[in-house]
Amino acid sequence: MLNPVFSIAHMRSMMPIFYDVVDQLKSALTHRVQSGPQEIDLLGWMARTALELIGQSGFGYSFDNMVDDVPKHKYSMVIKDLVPKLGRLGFARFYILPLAIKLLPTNVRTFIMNITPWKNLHDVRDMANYMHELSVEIYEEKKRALEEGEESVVKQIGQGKDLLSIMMRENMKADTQDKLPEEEIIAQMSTFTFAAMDTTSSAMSRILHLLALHPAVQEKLRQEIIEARKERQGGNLSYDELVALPYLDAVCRETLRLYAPVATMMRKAREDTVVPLSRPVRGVDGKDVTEVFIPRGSRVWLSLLNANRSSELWGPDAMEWKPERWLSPLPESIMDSKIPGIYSHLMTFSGGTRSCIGFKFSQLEMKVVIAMLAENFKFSLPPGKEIY
Ligand code: HEM
Repeated sequence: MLNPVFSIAHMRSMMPIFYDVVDQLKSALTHRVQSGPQEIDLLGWMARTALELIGQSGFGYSFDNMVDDVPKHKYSMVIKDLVPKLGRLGFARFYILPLAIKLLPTNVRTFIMNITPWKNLHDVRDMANYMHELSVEIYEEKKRALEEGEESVVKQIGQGKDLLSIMMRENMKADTQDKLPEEEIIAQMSTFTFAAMDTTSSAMSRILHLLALHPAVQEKLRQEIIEARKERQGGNLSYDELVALPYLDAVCRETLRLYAPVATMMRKAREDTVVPLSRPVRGVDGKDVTEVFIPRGSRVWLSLLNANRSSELWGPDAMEWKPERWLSPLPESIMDSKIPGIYSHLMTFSGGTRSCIGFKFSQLEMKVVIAMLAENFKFSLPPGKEIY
């Protein structure tokens, strides 16, 4: 039921929301550089933009006025701190918490969590509770508008074109056996925000960093966008015009290849499995190993980053950031490879049934934001500071 939400038709219909948010970003940055070049924390602005974009186009909700120096909404702070706080739970988040969720009823789990004297655990609990409460509030507000009729829905932010409105309308029409329970839709809202925000904002920040390091690429990109806008007499590019810009596409693709925002992923083997190796490795006994036995229940860490950076597949320049590589045919080694990723022979958005369902959304977001920034601003690194 979620997949149609990310169809190209939906992406096209979301363009006005995307452009509204990006205009707000443009005003905020223009205001800050009106008296000359300034050192600006673009990582922070990219995080705010990504949250606002998923807020408005995902739920018809605004988290940030994109004016203040620091975002005021509690959600902005909570979502920023969630990953570091989860990190502090260490291995408990992979082993103890999933086990507790599987084995214990909610009330017992909550009781044990509340009496456990562990501040990090309590912080994560409070954050998760807050995110859930806000999702319920947004959901109830949308439900009320939908019950009142379309007139009420179009008066909301997003004018009823946001993903939540689309999902809720579809859910109302669906047969009983196909309907998603309310609590599942509400739970999906936090998943979406979490999955959409840090990933896309770190990809956009990385692009800006790379453009600052490679001024010639920055200028070439700027010219492509200026030309395209001229042909449009200065008007906003449509979805199809924007995604057809080859250099913008190459810059985004190459960044998502070399700097995949999700570097590793974990999977649990559901049955005993033998995984063949692409080439033999020498074991400690000196013998060649050609396959690895993975017993049922083992947790396996997969490196998406290394798959994207393999010099055997991408050639000897695999570790270099070269947008141009996407403007000519890719090496046969990668074309013939069986990389199972859903996007461009890359593992960036994973593969298979649990791959990223927001990858088209994120590409569009990156293109709308980077096109506006490259057209209107010049980026360089602050003098005397090294940024990695
Ligand atoms: C550059 C940006 C993004 C990257 C690199 C990325 C990457 C990924 C990866 C690797 C997964 C698989 C994770 C796993 O199975 O452990 C995933 C899942 C997911 N992504 Fe993305 N993502 C991005 C943007 C987005 C956006 C913008 C949305 C929503 C609008 C989104 C929604 C999701 C959801 C809902 C899942 C879970 C799918 C499932 O488990 O069935 N992602 N993403």
